[in-house]
Amino acid sequence: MAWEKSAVEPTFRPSCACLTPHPELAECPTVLRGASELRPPLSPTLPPSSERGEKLVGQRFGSFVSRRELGRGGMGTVLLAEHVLIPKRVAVKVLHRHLAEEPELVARFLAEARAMSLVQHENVVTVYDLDTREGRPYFVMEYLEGQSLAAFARGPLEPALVVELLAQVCDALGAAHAHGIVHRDLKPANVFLTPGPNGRHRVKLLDFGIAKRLVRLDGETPTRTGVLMGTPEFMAPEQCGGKDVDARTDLYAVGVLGYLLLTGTAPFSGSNAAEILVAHLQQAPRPPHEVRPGIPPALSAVLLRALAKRPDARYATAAELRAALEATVTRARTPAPLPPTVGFTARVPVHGSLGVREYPCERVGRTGLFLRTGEEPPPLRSDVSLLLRLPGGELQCMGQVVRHVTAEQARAWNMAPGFGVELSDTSASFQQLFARLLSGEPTPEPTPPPAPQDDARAEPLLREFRQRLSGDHYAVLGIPRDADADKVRAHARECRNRLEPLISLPLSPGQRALVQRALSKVAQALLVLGHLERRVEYDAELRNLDGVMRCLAAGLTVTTLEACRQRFLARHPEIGGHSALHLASGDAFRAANRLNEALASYEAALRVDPLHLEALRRWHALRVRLRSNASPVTHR
Ligand SMILES: Nc1ncnc2c1ncn2[C@@H]1O[C@H](COP(=O)(O)OP(=O)(O)OP(=O)(O)O)[C@@H](O)[C@H]1O
Repeated sequence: MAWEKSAVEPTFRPSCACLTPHPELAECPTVLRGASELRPPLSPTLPPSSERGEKLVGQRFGSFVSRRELGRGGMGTVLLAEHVLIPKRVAVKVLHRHLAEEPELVARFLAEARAMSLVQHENVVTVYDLDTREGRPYFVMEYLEGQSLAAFARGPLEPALVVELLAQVCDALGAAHAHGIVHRDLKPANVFLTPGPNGRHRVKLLDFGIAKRLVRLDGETPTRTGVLMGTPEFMAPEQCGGKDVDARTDLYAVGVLGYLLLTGTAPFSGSNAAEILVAHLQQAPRPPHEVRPGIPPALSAVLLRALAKRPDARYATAAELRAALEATVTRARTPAPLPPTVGFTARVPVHGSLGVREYPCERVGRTGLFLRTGEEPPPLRSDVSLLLRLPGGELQCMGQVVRHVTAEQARAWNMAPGFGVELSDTSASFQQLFARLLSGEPTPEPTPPPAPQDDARAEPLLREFRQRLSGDHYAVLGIPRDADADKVRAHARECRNRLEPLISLPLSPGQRALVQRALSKVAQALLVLGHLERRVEYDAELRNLDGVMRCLAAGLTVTTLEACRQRFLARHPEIGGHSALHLASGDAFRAANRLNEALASYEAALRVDPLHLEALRRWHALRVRLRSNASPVTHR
């Protein structure tokens, strides 16, 4: 299969590829800027041989030491690394040395890390940190065990499996699109498969190296104009023609991916990039079910709509495409008559409080539950304890929240909103008990507790951390929001010293998962709050002005603050430039000696633009003045 071609980035001058004479080149739909004159682009290349032998293994990257090389791409080397203190493995991607001298490629590398860290989703690889080592940027991300879809799919796959994988790809893309990010390079090599629940695959989308944010404050496009980026087999017509891309460009690539996985061939191929690009612009794809009989025609129709030449003829959103894909297998699978679904409820303690909520519930597969609610569900990946109220009696068990279905998704998929839980106990005895109680058969003896039981010695500390983990990094470390760096480090150390001894206790699976999660959250909190630049950006997101002032007092330079501010504003194009107005009205109030109103106006300016140095200075000075006015004068 011809899908492993690396991304090409040809630089085009206008020329026509349809071989028909035109009075106006620009009017031809096949116009490809400079397809005939590909000059060597400023593009990722494999490192020169001198660099290939360099020793990155054994080196320190922040709190991690690299253990072995996982692979090399055009932009960087990916290493498996371990935390020096806690048992945590990560992948570190280091930009190739020869590319670290190209500002444009450095910017693209950083943009990749930022795009991935913005899109926090279970189907997108998680980025933990971004830093520089010896002048070379690197980012630290979740280590994935498994293989890429390119390695996994060596021939056509079964339709049900293809739909299951594409549905997760759609979820990942939907999350990216919700942040205004278009991936633009979806292909099997960028879809990683990790082991998921029940022996299924969990998709993790990788490589946002050429992802594009649709809106930027400064109005600049993040990639150079006149440059086509992507992998020819997967590029939508608008991408081939160098026109504007949007979320639907990625949905076209999902269509290509589905086509390839089902039939074993991409819809369009050719002997060079230009031929393939012209085919995307001009040729109709052969319906997949004609290429390979056995593919449901309904599924074939969904892929053909995703592959429509005009974006507005495709599905409008990733959620819509996902729903359409899933409908094709549900229809094919639906047995007649349907077995009646048994209704029951699940009582779940409300996250971060002492209350309990009862949800209508249904079983999904052997070890999953879906709990219906229109209200905010418990956080993704949080451990929940459940009391299932089944027709035959009650069953106490543990689970982890693995999916949220928002009201919008629920409408698109024609289901109820709510959240999915993966049960922790997958043993045969638990399954039997569940089935018996579900069928209304009472238990002969009192419901046995899940084994092994919670360890009572660990509970007080875990209860405390359960509460802390629902808060921000400051809450996790148990420190005030204006804590100084020494306090941050001391509390992180103390948290670790208290949590680590629990590992040697005979904990229940739920407790063990919680200890691991707490240790990893503590490490994350330290990574962010223990570093001035990262902390100030985090404080800006929290609108924690005391934290921002603390960073300035600790030596954060004005230049760095301004760089952080620009990044903050780029992440929040929606907030506009109202800060100047509030600042001016603060000055006016101050001139009129209406100091409390002046303070409120400065605070309003900082709510919009929390890293605005001048607003911070005026707000801080006025607050100090008002506080000293308010404090009683002491006479000796
Ligand atoms: N988080 C991760 N965990 C495990 N392996 C990873 C991870 N990220 C990347 N890899 C593996 O490392 C190798 C190189 O990845 P990389 O993303 O650099 O490759 P690429 O797709 O060729 O990238 P590029 O777009 O930079 O050319 C691949 O084999 C990839 O599967």
